[in-house]
Amino acid sequence: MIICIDNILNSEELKLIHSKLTNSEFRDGKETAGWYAKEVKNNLQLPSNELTEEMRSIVMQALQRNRLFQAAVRPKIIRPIIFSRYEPGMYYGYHTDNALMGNQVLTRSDISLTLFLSSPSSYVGGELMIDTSLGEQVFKLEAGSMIVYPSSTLHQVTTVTKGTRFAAISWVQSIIRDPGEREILFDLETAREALFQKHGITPEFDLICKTHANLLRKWADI
Ligand SMILES: O=C(O)CCC(=O)C(=O)O
Ligand SMILES: [Fe+2]
Repeated sequence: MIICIDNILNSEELKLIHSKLTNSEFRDGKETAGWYAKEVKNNLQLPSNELTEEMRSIVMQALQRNRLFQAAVRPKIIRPIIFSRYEPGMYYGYHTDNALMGNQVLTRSDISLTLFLSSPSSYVGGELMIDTSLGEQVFKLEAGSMIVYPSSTLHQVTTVTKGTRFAAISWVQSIIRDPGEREILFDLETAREALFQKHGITPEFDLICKTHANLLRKWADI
């Protein structure tokens, strides 16, 4: 399931992050790439420091409050957010994300996310291209919007040829490991909310709530 979620950040948060990003010193992104991803990774990233932590906490709060993200992803662990920058000539060629991340505590990457931080009209290229069963799909979202997609896919960031592309990226271990089960729960959640909006609490609504809760109980990996 690939989902684009608009307005993860509001305009004040976006402005604040932007001003911090433009005052930050970036480093070579190869430092955090797996041994073979290094071969195709050509971008810049922020090291961990106080300023990065402030931006991380703004993004984490935004993820916590977003109901669509919570319902679609069901996060158990969210890896520390990475802020990246692509200048003209930079790209991240086709790769797959590491399945297991972290040192002491291992996180399984089920879902990858990219929160776009630059207006799409401010740079040329820099699309996120995902190899799906329907072919290559290309995404370049508004600043403040985010895409979540399976970490199991091959994907790339195409070369930026003009302007600067800022983004925040991370990986999530979901409470629901199986993508098919996650989608069933997401559909049920969507359906019960729509049913509630239309008719309020009814016996049918109660049955969907019961099924939703029982499937969650059955499949949750906590
Ligand atoms: O910046 C993006 O949209 C994705 C970056 C990416 O694929 C990665 O860092 O693994
Ligand atoms: Fe990636």
